[in-house]
Amino acid sequence: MHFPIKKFLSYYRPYLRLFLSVLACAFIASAVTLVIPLLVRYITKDVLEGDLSIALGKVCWIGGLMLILVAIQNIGNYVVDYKGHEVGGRMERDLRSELFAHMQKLSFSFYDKEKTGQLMSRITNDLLLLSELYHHGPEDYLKYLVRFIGAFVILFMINAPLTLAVFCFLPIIGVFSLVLNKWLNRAYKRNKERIADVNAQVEDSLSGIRVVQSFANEQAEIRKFNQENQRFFESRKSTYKAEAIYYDGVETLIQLITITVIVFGSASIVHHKLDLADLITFLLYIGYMVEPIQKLTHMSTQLQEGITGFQRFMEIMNVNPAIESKRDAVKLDRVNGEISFKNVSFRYDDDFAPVFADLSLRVHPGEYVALVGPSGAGKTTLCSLIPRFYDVSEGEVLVDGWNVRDIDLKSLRNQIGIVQQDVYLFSGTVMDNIRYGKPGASDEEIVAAAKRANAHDFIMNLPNGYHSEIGQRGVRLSGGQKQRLSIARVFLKNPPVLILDEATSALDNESESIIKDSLEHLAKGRTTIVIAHRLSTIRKAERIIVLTEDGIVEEGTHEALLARDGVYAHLYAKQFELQV
Ligand SMILES: Nc1ncnc2c1ncn2[C@@H]1O[C@H](COP(=O)(O)OP(=O)(O)OP(=O)(O)O)[C@@H](O)[C@H]1O
Repeated sequence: MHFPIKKFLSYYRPYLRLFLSVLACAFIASAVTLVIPLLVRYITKDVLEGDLSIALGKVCWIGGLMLILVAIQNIGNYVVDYKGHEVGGRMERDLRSELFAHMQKLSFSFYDKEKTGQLMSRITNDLLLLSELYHHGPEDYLKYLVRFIGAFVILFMINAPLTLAVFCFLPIIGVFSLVLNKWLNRAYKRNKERIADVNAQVEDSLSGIRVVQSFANEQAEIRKFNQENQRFFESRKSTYKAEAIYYDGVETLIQLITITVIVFGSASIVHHKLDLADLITFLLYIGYMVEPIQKLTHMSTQLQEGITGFQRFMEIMNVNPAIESKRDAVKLDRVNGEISFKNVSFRYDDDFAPVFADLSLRVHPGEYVALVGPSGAGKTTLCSLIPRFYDVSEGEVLVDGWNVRDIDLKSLRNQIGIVQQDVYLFSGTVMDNIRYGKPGASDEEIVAAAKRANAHDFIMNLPNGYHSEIGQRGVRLSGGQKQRLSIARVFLKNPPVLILDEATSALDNESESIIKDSLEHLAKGRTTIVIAHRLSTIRKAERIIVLTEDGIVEEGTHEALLARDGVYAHLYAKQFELQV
């Protein structure tokens, strides 16, 4: 994949000054490091071999100078280690926020295709490596380049032939590192895949823990987990092998260079071409030349991981939300609640067959309409076109005469309240969850909404009343209680249009009657579309619309449809038989 370098660099912009200061510190610290062996050389060569009566004084001066240099070097390194990481961390935070904000805007059609676990890993793991790339990359390259060039020039000036002899070893270290890095790269990638498998296994097993325990399948789950865990360990084991060969191999090569310098250097001393001080200086500088080669090749692995992370980040950032407000979209205050479908056709994807074609329907403001039909006929789909969770393939959906495509998305969705069978509650308190319907609502408004939803009494019986934690996804509440909280949420939102999607079908008779009562209360004065399977619950609807795979086939009141003896009467008779 092409690497979007301009976009990549743009994240430095807010922190450019801090980043350049860190780079300057990295440069100064590396340059200072180069000076210290030169001072050692000066002591051994000029001071100790000169007039010894003044040597002690000079050594003290040089010792003092060394202390200052070491202080500068370490302060510089401290800034690089601390502030450098901070710059990387800030950029990582920015990217993470941007990605999360972008994901919030992506449409239902995107989430229909993606796996949540994988998206989570893009937002967490993938970006962790990016912060390293952002600050380690430039700082380390600068640091090692300064050291390498500095050491090479100094050594060359001291003794060119010996420097070139050392230089001959460098390509060997380079090639060795490159080959081993490829191996390591593959090993690291495999580790990631294996740990992702372990994660997937943990997620699957723990989110389904209630099913696992109800089938008493704990041992089978442990076995599956141990298999993945063992595969991860095997992969780690081969990484340890590659790392040991790599680090010890490079160490061996460095020792070979040191031995070469000692042997050739000593021979040069015998032939009066080098003195002892130069040999010591050489030995001190060897690491400066070799370390950059070793580090830079090894770093390339880390950088590669960061680059892959950025590419994966951009893959999501490049997905445009399928549904967005137009630039000149109208903002509606409060609609009357007239809803029209005009010759609407819809398919989820080009690969799928249309759910319905050329469908027209008009719901009057304040009308109570029930949508019935066989499973899979498209009742939920039809309702999801009103808040524009999906766009129609052909035709138009109108709210108060406005095409939903022309309405500002937030103002459109503010007009519509949805109560679903599968209630989603967030972890937090009862209060937080009801307030979700109207952020900023006062506590009194929340209590009033809960009362209207028949939820107040059960809430007051919870250990901390409205401040009780409900657990992840509301696990500490019963189905009926969750449903009532979701109704309270919609009471608080107070929208003019209501969609009730099989809101009572999973409840027992008592909960059902409480919730039916709350819903009837909620529906008053609002345009309401109820999707219902249990036909007994919608007998009182002003109009019943029967949707089958052939589109809308019948509509009318319960009595009129029974008298017609068509699809509705057939469905009704079937349910009645089942109940008897
Ligand atoms: N996100 C989706 N992506 C692709 N196809 C979908 C999606 N959601 C639903 N469908 C398909 O669209 C058709 C209509 O589904 P829909 O859920 O609207 O039916 P329904 O009448 O509400 O059914 P039920 O009464 O069983 O809930 C079905 O064939 C279903 O498989």
